[in-house]
Amino acid sequence: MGKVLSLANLAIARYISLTPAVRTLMLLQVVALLLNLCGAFEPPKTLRNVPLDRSDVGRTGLSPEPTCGQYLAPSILPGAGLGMYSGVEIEEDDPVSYGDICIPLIDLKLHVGNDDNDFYNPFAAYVWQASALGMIDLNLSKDVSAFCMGINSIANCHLPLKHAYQTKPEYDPQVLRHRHASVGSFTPYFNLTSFAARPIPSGSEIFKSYGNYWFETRSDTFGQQFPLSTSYKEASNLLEKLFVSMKLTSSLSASLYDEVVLSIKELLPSRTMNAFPNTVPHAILGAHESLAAVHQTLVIRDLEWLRLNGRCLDHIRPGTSTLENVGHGAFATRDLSSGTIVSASPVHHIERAFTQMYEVRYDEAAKKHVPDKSKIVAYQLLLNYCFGHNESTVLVCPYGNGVNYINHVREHANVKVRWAQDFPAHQDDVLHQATPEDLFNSTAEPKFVLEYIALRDIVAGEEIFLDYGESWDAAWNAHSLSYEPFGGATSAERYRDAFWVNENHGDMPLRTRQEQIVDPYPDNWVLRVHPWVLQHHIKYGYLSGNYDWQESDRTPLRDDFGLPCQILERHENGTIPHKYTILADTTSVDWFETDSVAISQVPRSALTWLNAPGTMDFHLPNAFRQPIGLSDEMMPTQWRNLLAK
Ligand SMILES: C[S@@+](CC[C@H](N)C(=O)[O-])C[C@H]1O[C@@H](n2cnc3c(N)ncnc32)[C@H](O)[C@@H]1O
Repeated sequence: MGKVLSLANLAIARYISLTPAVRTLMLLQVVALLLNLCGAFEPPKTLRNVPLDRSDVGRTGLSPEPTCGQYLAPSILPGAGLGMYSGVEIEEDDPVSYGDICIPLIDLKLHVGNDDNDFYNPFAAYVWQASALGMIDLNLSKDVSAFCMGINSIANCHLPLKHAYQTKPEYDPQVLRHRHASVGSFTPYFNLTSFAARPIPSGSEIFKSYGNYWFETRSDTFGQQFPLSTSYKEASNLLEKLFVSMKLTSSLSASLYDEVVLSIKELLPSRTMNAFPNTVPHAILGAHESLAAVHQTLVIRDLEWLRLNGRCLDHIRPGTSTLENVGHGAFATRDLSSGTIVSASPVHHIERAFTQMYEVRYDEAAKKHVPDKSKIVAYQLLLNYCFGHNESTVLVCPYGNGVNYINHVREHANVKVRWAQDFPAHQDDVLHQATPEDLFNSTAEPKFVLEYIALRDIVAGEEIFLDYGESWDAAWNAHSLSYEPFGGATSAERYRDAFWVNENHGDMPLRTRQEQIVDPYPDNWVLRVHPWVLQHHIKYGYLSGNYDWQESDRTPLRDDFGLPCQILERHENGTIPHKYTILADTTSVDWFETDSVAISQVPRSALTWLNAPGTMDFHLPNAFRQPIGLSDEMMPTQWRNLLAK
């Protein structure tokens, strides 16, 4: 409130020295400012949980064939690289894009970071918090980020204009454990669909919201005066007060507008000032409609320009692959003649070592996990989605729409990849000059773009296949011939996906600790009690409510996965589902004096199964890992840094 009062004093001092006309405006803006600063702003929108209508999958808000409904082209925002554009009008709440495929990046700080945890993570600006997307993996450090390739990696953020919101990716239960060599080699998370948060005109760049934090933590790039969401709200409220209440719509000259804006400049945070529109017509539109409407007019490109300068992104869509046991694949949305650019994707260039995962031990003295960097025990799943070459440490990882769904069949390949041609975002000179050291030492943005070219005519609905190359084929054949289920067939047979059980048998009565001695649950399950149960037990001495992990599904809340627990007693007093007495493990709760506590009358809905740390398929140490082959012709000579070794 002190801030408000000092602003008000300043306002009064200035007010006395001004002309009557400007004084009136000043008074209004100060009132508006006070209203603004005293009022509570809406909290940022959290992910909306809209049930996914399967009939929408494969249909974006995009155009009917044969017109392209979505483009990759240079962003309208200066310095923002490439962006995603809509080629058609999209109505509010219609799907904006085909569903993204998501890959968990696990414990990067541990495996790639050093003691100070300052390491360059090329994905940092592209990933989402995995648990917020329901990608729950109880790993060592809860450090899991979701790399969702497609709109979630390509679309830029423009705070006043949020076009799309996403739900959560679909989840494929893990059932291949004892059946197939491809277990753990592809992601279970797919079809993360985005929907229109507002109507999107054709030609518009599509923006997602990364949240204010993303900008606040990048002040080196954006400066301290970059407007945040609240700045736009403040500016918008002031404009409304000035223009709507005063009915100044057509009478205000550009010079008086400038004068008004200048006169209030000292009184408002500079972020708010920078959120004001530059012209009177935009100020009027902002006042009468919204600042989003103003910015919408500024982010539209001509469709013909997009067609000539962009690359179509909706020629392919995801679906269940026609190949068995390989998960999902990409399918043509329309007939594509031979030579068509089926899709284009920017790539992250990374060092192969970035995907290495090491043996980890717990250091009692340091009270943290530490990796032994001499012992590689696994590779990130990401490796399977990147392109690489046996003679190089460079990997290029595409993040375009749908391209990461493309599977391999040598003899039926209907697309090939090439470095983009006549596309300024692809820096061909850098490709042919930069050494691996140059690439890894620079923290610059993605520099290269891949194009996927139709090798023959492709008909709508056909699955798209790429030839991943000879090395990939050899690696897969060797892996599948020698594959044995991890831990032996019996152990693999006993594996059951905990998320699948929650989803399909969420109400099943739970066996007590005693009963489990003769009839145990699968080794990979851990039982968790809802985080609020302990707090309510302590605070009130009884429990109330259901403690649903989440309203619409049973995945846990964001990153609080509750407490491990055991069932001591099942109360079979006629109510179904039963209630339980549990023993909650409180060793991780600093403020709680004992290591465990018995809690009774716990409802079934407060208890959920999670997969034990490190037991999801993509953690399997014998899961297949091999990058897609970058052909000899595409491999820049100076990248072949393993040739002599
Ligand atoms: C770029 S991803 C392709 C999309 C993947 N099918 C999915 O559902 O996420 C590459 C991975 O797909 C699987 N894959 C693709 N083609 C395959 C094939 N012909 N045989 C076996 N696995 C294949 C392998 O796990 C490979 O590492």
